Amino acid sequence: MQQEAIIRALNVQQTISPDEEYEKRKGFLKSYAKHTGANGFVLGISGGQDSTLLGKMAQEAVEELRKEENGRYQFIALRLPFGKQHDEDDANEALAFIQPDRTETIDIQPAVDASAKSFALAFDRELSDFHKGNTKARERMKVQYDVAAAFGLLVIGTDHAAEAITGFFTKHGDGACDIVPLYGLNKRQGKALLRMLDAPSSTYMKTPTADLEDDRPGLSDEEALGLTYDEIDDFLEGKTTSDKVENKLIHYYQVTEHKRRTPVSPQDEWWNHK
Ligand SMILES: Nc1ncnc2c1ncn2[C@@H]1O[C@H](COP(=O)(O)OP(=O)(O)OC[C@H]2O[C@@H]([n+]3cccc(C(=O)O)c3)[C@H](O)[C@@H]2O)[C@@H](O)[C@H]1O
Ligand SMILES: Nc1ncnc2c1ncn2[C@@H]1O[C@H](COP(=O)(O)OP(=O)(O)OP(=O)(O)O)[C@@H](O)[C@H]1O
Ligand SMILES: [Mg+2]
Repeated sequence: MQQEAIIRALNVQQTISPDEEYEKRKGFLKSYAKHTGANGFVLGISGGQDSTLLGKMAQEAVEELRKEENGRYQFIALRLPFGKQHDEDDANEALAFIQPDRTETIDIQPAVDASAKSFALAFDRELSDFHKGNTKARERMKVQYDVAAAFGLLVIGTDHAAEAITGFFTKHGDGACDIVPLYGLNKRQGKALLRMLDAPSSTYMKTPTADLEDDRPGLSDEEALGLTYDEIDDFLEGKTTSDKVENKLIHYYQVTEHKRRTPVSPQDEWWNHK
């Protein structure tokens, strides 16, 4: 029962046609840009699966808009390493596949270090490595909003069902954006879209990582969550999983509800019915 309710709430389809799904979502990007009058999109490209897929979709969307409408649309890809990124080659491979109109790099380390230093000075203790990881995600969000404001763009975000279900994103960090074109897809459906696009296999075979902690570089999402994406995807497709997996996912879903909602107001009741 709870599984069905979660699948419905996250809008997951049991099966998809990769071709149609991709075109539908790209069409949404185009319609929304036209509706808002925005000049296009900005997105951080990490070298991981999700930003490779969304970056490609955004680039194709603006190319089509330029042909159909006028020349003002553009996609700006941002490389946002924290100092030197250990898997920079993957990011370069993603960019070679996407071929963005424009790519710029901003090192987020000075800003993140300055924030951590100010915190330590004020509270006489260090920000934990885990919390500094969330500061990295929020710094990336800030940079994308600076670029969006300067060029009249929309910030696109990579959140999808396999992350939304566990709340595996930083609140107001990578979770903050204007539109979420991949919403409702699970991880293997995202993979299927990249395969359909003939993306280099390394872009979708790469181990998913948030890569936010200094002490555990490249920590895999699956290790951090104690769940595999296959388990998460099976659950989201309505398949039977072990009791342990099901209970864990339902627990994650419930305790992260606040991350999928707008800030809680006195008028909100959803939190009081659990
Ligand atoms: N019940 C509640 N109602 C309203 N607000 C509540 C709350 N409980 C906590 N909060 C607030 O939420 C904050 C905690 O949320 P948050 O700051 O997000 O922090 P949190 O959920 O603890 O950590 C974020 C997780 O997402 C992972 N992540 C982040 C970014 C990218 C990726 C990736 O896959 O690429 C993964 C990261 O590795 C970590 O495991 C609290 O500090 C508090 O301010
Ligand atoms: N080093 C980085 N440079 C630029 N953008 C980044 C970087 N790290 C994270 N991001 C942004 O944060 C988003 C969330 O990261 P997340 O790890 O969920 O996605 P991903 O790296 O694209 O794919 P995967 O989940 O398979 O690793 C990315 O899609 C990207 O837009
Ligand atoms: Mg990643």
